[in-house]
Amino acid sequence: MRVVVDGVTKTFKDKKGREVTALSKIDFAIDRQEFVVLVGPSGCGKSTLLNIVGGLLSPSEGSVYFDGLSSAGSDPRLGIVFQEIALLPWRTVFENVIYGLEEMGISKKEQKEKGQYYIDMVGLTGFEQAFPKQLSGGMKQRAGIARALAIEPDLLLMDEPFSALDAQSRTLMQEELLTIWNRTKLSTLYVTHNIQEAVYLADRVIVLSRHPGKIKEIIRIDLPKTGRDQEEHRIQFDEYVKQIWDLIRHDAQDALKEG
Ligand SMILES: Nc1ncnc2c1ncn2[C@@H]1O[C@H](COP(=O)(O)OP(=O)(O)OP(=O)(O)O)[C@@H](O)[C@H]1O
Repeated sequence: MRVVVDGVTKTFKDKKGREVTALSKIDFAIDRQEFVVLVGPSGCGKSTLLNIVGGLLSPSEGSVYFDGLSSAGSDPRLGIVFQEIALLPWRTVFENVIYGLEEMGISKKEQKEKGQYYIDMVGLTGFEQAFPKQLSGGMKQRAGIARALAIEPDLLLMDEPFSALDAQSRTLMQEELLTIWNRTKLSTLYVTHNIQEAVYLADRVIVLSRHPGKIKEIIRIDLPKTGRDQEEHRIQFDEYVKQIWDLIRHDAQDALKEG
C-alpha cells in the first residue's frame, strides 16, 4: 500500500485548556514495500503521528491517503504492534494470533493454516498452546507481531515494539523483524527513539523536531537491507547515526531539561 500524509496538523488541549500543537504540517509518503522509520526526541509527536496514520486519532488538519483514497478511521488493512503488546491473557498464543482472523469471519481451516504459518514465521513453533503469562517479553512481542501479520495487512504500523526488551533480546528481534520483512515486504511505519535501530531497519528515516513536531529531515539509508551491521558497512552506518544524532541532539537536550 502507498500511504500519503498530507498537511497533517494535530493540536491538543493541555490541562489548563490551552492549545498545544503536537504536529505541524506534516507531509511525507510511504511507498509500496518501503520501511519508513520515524525518529525524534521524547514528545516530538511520533506516537501521535503513527496513531493518526492508524486511524486511532483524527488530525486537526490535513489528511492521510491509502492508495490515493482518503482514509477514515480504523482500517482492516492495517496491522498494528505497540510497545505493550496487549495479548488476551485467557487465550493461548494460537488463539491470540488468530483473533483478527476470527473477526474477519474466515473458515476455521484457514484460521488454523494462517495462524500456524505466522507462528512459525516469528519463531514461536511449539508455543501454540502456551498462555501469555508463560512467555518472556520477547516471545510476547513475537506473538503480537504474528497477530498483526496474520490478518495479512497492507500496512504495518509499529510503535516502539522492542523498547521494553533488554538490549540482547532487542538486537535479536531487530534481526528477526528484518528477516520477516524480507519475506512479506510490507509497507511499514516504525516509531523509535533509538537511532541505531532506525539506521538498521529503515529505507528512509524521518527525523522529527519538537514543539511543534515538524519534519526536520528525511534521510535515505543507502545500505543493503540485510547485513548492515557487518564490518564492511560500519563506517557508513556510524555516519548515518551521527548525522541523525546531530539533527536531534539539541531537541533531545531540551526534552531532558523539561523532563
Ligand atoms: N491526549 C493528549 N492530550 C494532550 N496532549 C497530548 C496528548 N497526546 C500527546 N500529547 C502531547 O503531544 C506531544 C507529542 O506526544 P507524543 O506522545 O506523540 O510524542 P512522542 O514523540 O511519541 O513521545 P515519546 O517518545 O516520549 O513517546 C507531547 O507534547 C504530548 O504531551
